[in-house]
Amino acid sequence: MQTSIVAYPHIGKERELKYLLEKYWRKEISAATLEKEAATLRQVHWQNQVDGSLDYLTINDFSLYDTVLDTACLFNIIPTRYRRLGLSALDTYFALARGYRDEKGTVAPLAMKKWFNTNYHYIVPEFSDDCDIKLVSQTPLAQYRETASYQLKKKLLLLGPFTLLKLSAYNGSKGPATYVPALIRAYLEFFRCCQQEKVELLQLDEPALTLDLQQEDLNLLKKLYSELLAGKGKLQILLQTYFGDIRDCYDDLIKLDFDALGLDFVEGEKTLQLVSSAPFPTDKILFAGIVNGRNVWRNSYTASLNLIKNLQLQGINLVLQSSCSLQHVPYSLTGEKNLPPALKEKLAFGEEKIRELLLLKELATADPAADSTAVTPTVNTAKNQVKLLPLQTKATYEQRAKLQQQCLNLPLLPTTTIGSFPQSQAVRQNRRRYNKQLLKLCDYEKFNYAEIKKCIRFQEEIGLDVLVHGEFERNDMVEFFAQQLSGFVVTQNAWIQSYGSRCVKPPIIVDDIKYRQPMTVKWIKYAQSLTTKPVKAVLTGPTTIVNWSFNREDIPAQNSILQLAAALKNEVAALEKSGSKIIQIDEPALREKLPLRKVDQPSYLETAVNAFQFLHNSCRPETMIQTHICYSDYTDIMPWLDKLDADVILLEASRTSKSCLQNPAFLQLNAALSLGVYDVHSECIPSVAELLTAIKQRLAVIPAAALWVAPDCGLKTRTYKELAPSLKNMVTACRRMRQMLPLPER
Ligand code: MET
Ligand SMILES: [Zn+2]
Repeated sequence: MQTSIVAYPHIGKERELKYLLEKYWRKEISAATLEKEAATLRQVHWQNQVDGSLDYLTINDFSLYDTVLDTACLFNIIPTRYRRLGLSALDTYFALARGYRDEKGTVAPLAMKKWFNTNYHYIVPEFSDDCDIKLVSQTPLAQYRETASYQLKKKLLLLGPFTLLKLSAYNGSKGPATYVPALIRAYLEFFRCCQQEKVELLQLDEPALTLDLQQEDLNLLKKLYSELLAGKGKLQILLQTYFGDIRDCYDDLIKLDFDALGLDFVEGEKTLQLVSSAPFPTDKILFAGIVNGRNVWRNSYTASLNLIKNLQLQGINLVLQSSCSLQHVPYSLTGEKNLPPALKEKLAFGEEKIRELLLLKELATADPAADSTAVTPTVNTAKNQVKLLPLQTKATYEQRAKLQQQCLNLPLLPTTTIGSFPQSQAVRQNRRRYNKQLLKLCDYEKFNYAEIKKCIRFQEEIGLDVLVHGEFERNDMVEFFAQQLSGFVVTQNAWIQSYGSRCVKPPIIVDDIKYRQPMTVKWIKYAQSLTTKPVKAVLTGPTTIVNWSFNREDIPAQNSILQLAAALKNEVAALEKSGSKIIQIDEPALREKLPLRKVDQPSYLETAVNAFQFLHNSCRPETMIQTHICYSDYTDIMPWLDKLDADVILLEASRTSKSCLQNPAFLQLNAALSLGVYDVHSECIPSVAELLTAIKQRLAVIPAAALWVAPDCGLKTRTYKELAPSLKNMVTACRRMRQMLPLPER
């Protein structure tokens, strides 16, 4: 029996890669330095795998931005507009990922999407008519060579063709099928190079096989792999799946000529059943994912050992593995100095998970009489209090809209923002100094109050209709709330990559969630005291807080969502009591953890909607409830967005949901709506003309009485210098539009 991981995280234990990339992008280091330092980081990661006594070393899991993009570049899937810039291969790569505006031209980045139901974002490759698919790089093999001195078994990782085709965009006149022959040729060429390089095992990652597959998908899968496997020669191939079971294709796959198959026993509800009902071929190796790669709790050894025994009894040749790449968990518990020891004992981050694999191997191969209880971790013993959420009936949207208009008296096409304002160095330093106890509470707050005042004056000058306080007290929209509710712990260093150089630090849910005291009220109350315009209170919603935290394993995440809704109800009540007339409950992560299989989706969505409605229903009908969702493909959950029954839904519309404008479902939404009029992640300042066009486009699908005008998302990554002209232009465009519209009957 051996051990392996699907992939090792590449951002670095101290986020080394993040800092390197950002230095390169700021032109502070050369390409050569970047490449050299990246190679050093790879060596560190390999050495950690050696030190962890894994039997396999994984190669080419490293990426300077994203491995899906790496695969697209490997096979020359690069749209002409990027080639035309005439940049180096490295800079073309970054132009695809981040866009480019410099002396050689201007080009927007490729789309970015959530990687299955994780909070990692991949770059969406774009196939176009003139795309000439062929193997054009030797990077994976060069990395293979970098491991020459390591003595353990080696596997080289590459994204498989099925998942590549499923996750890409097709912008020309041709669909995926057209590209299959060329793609097969390119992969076969890669196989040939692998053989030349004496690659021991090629791991083809095919997570898309855990999705619901239709007959045409199965046909595509069979076509790809019957041809690829026929041409593999002596190359050994591991087909690796994760994020669920492969119930739709398991029977087909075990008949194919793979040398090994990687299956997920953690999230794959039916994996064990599949393996037992159609016996796993004894001439293949099973890479069994039994250590959870997506959560931070220690493995339950008793259950794992039973599973291992079960598989061994079937005569299966086993490699024990993580259930997916370790990039979804933090590096190591050694970075956590403040966690209570009793909790630390129950946790396992990346390095600890590698040790767990070794331990499981030792226990599974040890004398069966040996006592294994000594290492059985205590399971989480938190209670599981779920408050059932009673749904009171509330006034209808139309009735509420009337009441709200009477109290708010807003103009047609009201303008607003999504909540956060620039998090300048000074704002971040203020928080940091306070956290390090270098600053007294009163001084910390004084700074924030001053910042709020500046922000309110700024918004008044610009002429926005609904103002916000700016969120200066929040380091992060989830951690801020987690720190103040009970049931969470926040970590010091548990970073995971979100996209490119960006990382997030999810809190850990360790117990039942309870409300302690008001979290946002004093800031919002102060902001409102400075202006006669309405200031909306902005909160993070229950589903988003849970989805952007590490969840308990002893209760379903849905129970935590309901607990949070019950807790946040107190905050909403406190806000109403202190005079808030508009409350925005952000749910940007609502779509993220949508189960991958259709059968599992309604139950998840019902909980998310139920939790939101519960908060909503606890408010008076005069209180306007807004919500904000962004950077996810919400067009297919539109009926559920409607069920939120929010008064105003503010959606991002520039990066992931351009198609929104063509979606007739909007006309049926029983809520006022904003489809972000400009991209907040771009440095470009939108002109009045551009913004006017954007507003007109929206008016073509949304009635004027129901349209709000706002940017795509929060403004925390921008500077006031950029914001002033952007928001001013937005208000100007909106005012011009108002003049062109017939007066509403009100
Ligand atoms: C990722 S959604 C962000 C919403 C939050 N209110 C902000 O403005 O930053
Ligand atoms: Zn957002």
